[in-house]
Formats: sequence, C-alpha cells, structure tokens
Amino acid sequence: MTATLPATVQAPPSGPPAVVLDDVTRTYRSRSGKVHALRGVSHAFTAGTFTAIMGPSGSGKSTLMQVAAGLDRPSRGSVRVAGTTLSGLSRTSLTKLRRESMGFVFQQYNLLDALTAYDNVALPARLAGRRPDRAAVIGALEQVGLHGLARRRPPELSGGQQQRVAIARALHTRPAVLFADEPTGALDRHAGRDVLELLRNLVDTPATHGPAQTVVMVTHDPLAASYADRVLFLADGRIVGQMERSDAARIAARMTDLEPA
Ligand SMILES: Nc1ncnc2c1ncn2[C@@H]1O[C@H](COP(=O)(O)OP(=O)(O)OP(=O)(O)O)[C@@H](O)[C@H]1O
Repeated sequence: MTATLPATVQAPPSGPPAVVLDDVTRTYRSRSGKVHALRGVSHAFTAGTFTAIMGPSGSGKSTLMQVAAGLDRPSRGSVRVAGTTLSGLSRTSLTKLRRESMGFVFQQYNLLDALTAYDNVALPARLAGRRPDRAAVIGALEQVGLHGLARRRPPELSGGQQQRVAIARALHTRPAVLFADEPTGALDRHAGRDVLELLRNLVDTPATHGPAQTVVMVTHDPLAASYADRVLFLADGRIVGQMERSDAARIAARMTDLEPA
C-alpha cells in the first residue's frame, strides 16, 4: 500500500517511501536536564534506495535509526514503515512488523560461534517458533555470496565473511528495509568494500520476490557513504543537508564543515 505523504515531508523524486519520519522529536531526560537528540526530523526514505546517515558524534544518528526501526519511540511526531504507522501498535504487533519488514546489521556481527553459517541465518526463525524455510536460508546465503560456506562456523570465516552471514540473517525474511549501523566499522578496507558493494548490489538488483531492497546505514566513513544514493547530514538533532550520489572527498568536506571547531 502506498500511503500519502504528510505535508511536512519533501517527497523524493521517485518511488514510494519505505520509511517516513514526520516531524520526529526525541527528547531524553537525564540528571543534567533534557537532551534534544532529534528536533523535528522529517524525511521519506524512498523504497529501493540506499541512504547513508552521517553527522558529528552526538548529532542523533543512532537515535534516528532506533526511532525509524521502532526500537525507540519518538517524543513527538510519527514514523511509518512499509505503510504502517508505528505509534499505537501494541508491543506484539511492533515486534511482528520488525521481524517481517526490517532487517538489522551492526558493527558487531552477533553470530553464535557454535552454529554453522546456515544455522545462524536460520536462528531468528527458530527463535520465533517457526520452521526455517530452507530455500530462503540458502537463497540469503547465495545473495551474499556464501552458499559454498554454509557449513562453516564463524571462527572458520573471515571478518568480512562473518558480516556477510549477519547480512544474510537480516535478509532471509526479505525485509522491506535493512538498517545497518556502522556495518563496516570492524572490517579492514578490503572486506569493508566487499560489504558495501554487497549492500549496493542488494539495492540495484531487482528483487524476484517482494519489494525492492531499501537500505538505511549510519556511518562515520565518507567512503562508505559514497556507496549510497543519498547522504543525510545530521547536526544537533536536525537534518542540515543532503547530497545525492557523491564521492568520498566531497562527503568528507561536508562533514568537516559540520564538525565543531
Ligand atoms: N538514553 C539516553 N539518555 C539520555 N541521552 C541520550 C540517550 N541516548 C542518546 N542520548 C543523547 O542524545 C544525543 C544523540 O545521541 P546519538 O547516540 O543518537 O548520537 P550519534 O550521532 O549516534 O552519536 P555517535 O556518533 O557518537 O554514536 C547525544 O547527546 C546523546 O548523549
């Protein structure tokens, strides 16, 4: 279902939105007072596109991702994922939506060393009390180029291969949106590039089933951000700029402008 965009959100030039943030504010209360992590953020993440989120430390990147993924609730404003507004959903419905429509990849791979790559990918289905769909698990491992290594355990894989298993685990439910938080942060340059090329290919390769893959990635690395279709720059809880398909040098220059002197 394609929902109508709220008036405050600028529609991107093409395609329906996979995730919409409308005037999202997130304020934390700490002992030293209120912290305004997000201040009225509105953005539509177009389905089938790759967006990088950058900004200085403390600018609100992780909060934006947590709120967009329903892991945290906004203090004000609304979030919609795959056509469903998150506010008002029960905890169970939110968990179901997250399980079916969202995939997560972090800097740490969070794999179980005792399980094979295949069983790591199948684990979320098992934990949810479902029988894993063998074809979907193998399909996800094929998508990340690891079909031949399905029986290896994480200690028998390189860091880059382990991250690809983690991506396969995130992809195996064919989520509408893949959220990645510093997915290359623990990898060397070469392995990091492979993971970024993989994320790029997921977006570029037409899906045989389900919606086009949408990727939203938080990163500190301008080179990583250069793989995205669009870079959003955050500062002090606000979106302060965007760049379309840009190179690492230009992205780095914009970041330098945003860093506090
Ligand atoms: N649970 C919390 N309680 C209080 N303040 C918080 C909480 N989570 C985040 N903050 C504050 O909100 C602001 C934004 O934090 P956030 O983690 O989103 O920034 P970030 O851009 O991801 O930073 P980094 O690049 O350092 O990871 C910061 O000032 C942070 O200290």
